[in-house]
Amino acid sequence: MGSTDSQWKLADHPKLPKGKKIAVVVLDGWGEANPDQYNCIHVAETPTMDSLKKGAPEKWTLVKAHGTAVGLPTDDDMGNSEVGHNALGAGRIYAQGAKLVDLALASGKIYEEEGFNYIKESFDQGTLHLIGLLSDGGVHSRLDQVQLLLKGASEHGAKRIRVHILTDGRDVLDGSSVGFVETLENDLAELRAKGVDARIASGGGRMYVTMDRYENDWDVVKRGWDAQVLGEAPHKFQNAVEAVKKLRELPNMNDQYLPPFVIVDESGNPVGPILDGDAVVTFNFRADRMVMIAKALEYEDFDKFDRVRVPKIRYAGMLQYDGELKLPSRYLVSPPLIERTSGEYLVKNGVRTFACSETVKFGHVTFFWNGNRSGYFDASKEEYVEIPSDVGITFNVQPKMKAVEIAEKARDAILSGKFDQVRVNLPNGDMVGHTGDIEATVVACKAADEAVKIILDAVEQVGGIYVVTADHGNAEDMVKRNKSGQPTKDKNGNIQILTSHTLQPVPVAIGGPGLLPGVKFRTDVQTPGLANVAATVMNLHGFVAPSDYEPTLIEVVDN
Ligand SMILES: O=C(O)[C@H](O)COP(=O)(O)O
Ligand SMILES: [Mn+2]
Ligand SMILES: [Mn+2]
Repeated sequence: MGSTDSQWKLADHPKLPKGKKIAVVVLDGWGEANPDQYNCIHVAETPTMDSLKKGAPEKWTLVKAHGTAVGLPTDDDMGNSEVGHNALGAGRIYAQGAKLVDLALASGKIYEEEGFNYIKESFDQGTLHLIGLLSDGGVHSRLDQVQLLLKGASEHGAKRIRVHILTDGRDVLDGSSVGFVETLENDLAELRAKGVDARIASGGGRMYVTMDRYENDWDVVKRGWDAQVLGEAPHKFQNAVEAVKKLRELPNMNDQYLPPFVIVDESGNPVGPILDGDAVVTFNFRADRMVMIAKALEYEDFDKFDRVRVPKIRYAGMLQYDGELKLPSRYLVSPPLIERTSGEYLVKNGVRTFACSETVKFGHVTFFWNGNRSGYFDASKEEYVEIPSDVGITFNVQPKMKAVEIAEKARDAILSGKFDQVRVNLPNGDMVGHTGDIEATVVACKAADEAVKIILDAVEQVGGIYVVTADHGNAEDMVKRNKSGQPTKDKNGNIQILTSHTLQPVPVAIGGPGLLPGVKFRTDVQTPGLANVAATVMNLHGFVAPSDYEPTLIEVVDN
């Protein structure tokens, strides 16, 4: 380390040695909940995770993974991958996008900032287009924020507004899209009564239209582009509520996968294609599923699909989605400034790091882990491997996903001796849990457990240490419940399947032959959460975490 790097130097841990090989395993969507038939982790055969839980009690604990513990506005907010991995990697709790947007809207500051003033220049002559996820899930966006933005934009001069909706059913119940569209239509009607020409212009399901991530499938973004920008889609309706209701009647259809549609006038012309001189705001605050559309909207050189027509627009994101790429260059609210992450510290203190997942979660163990930063801190000490995800399927069809492949890459990295930290995300519980398919989710949990075993076996071979945790709950509870914990039923008497994440805590397990016998979880950490994991991992690498990090979960008791 050169002298310029002295600010990065971590103090030696007084008791824990350096040089141990450490596997950090994040089970995506793996919470702890009461065992019943809707707890897929409980139903699945998970001998490896069971053995960690039933092993030494001082080496298995639960931490908070939702709400204020991960920087979300309230403790009613379920956890999610972005905030979960941010907390795991950064070791501190940052006010996250959801909260920052709330504050900017409540204070009115959003309308004074550069981003809004930029798009405002289009209000006189052009249309304001709002594109994003329409639900109150609070993971990528929130309906009440969109409502405030619509009101605020019209009060600040927008005379013509078009909303391009993406239906959810993933962070919220399937079928709830109809109600959200009705609510939006009421708001737009109120705006029209005040003389603002405001309408829904297009739509589609979030998993099929626009919201792909990590460049898994550009066709998803293209379908959105065609509808939103070109005004072209296979389905045309004069009314968005009718569109969503009718498209939901297609075989095996749900909110997540609605095909793209455009709203047309009496003559069949689209009511809101994006044209030269218009302003566009993508109103999701979360980054991963907005980066691709942001590139399509912003980049002059773009070869991912044929955009056909590239309108000259003023574009802003709700937030900046990638700080490294400065994408988009204009945004309404500044994202949390997450710096001095554990990943950066460890690399700068010589910890050679390997990270791996499959495409759909690759950015989670790299970009989110590193404080929403892409790329390496030091390419000579790091290797990030992405295993291509299956494309064009829902993951209940392939619930094992690439778990074995990820685990084998991790195993090889551990056995190679080239790395000190080997970090993976195993997506199964989460990605399959989001499909709402309980049987498939059980298979998914078993697959993830088998992958953990492969990794722990490698740790055993090299005398290393493991830290197994999760980013938030999902697979451990697949039904909506009433206040007393009983599954709720819809009006037809069917159990309401929960496709979303949960508010449940997640496990943290430590162990392996390299762990000093005296290491155990402390019992004095007040409401431990995911952010406490970073200091823990730093300790296990033989370092003391910086003083502003959330406290470590472990102590070393002399025997
Ligand atoms: O984007 C998604 O798939 C869901 O909205 C949230 O899931 P994640 O936070 O686990 O990615
Ligand atoms: Mn996740
Ligand atoms: Mn998820």
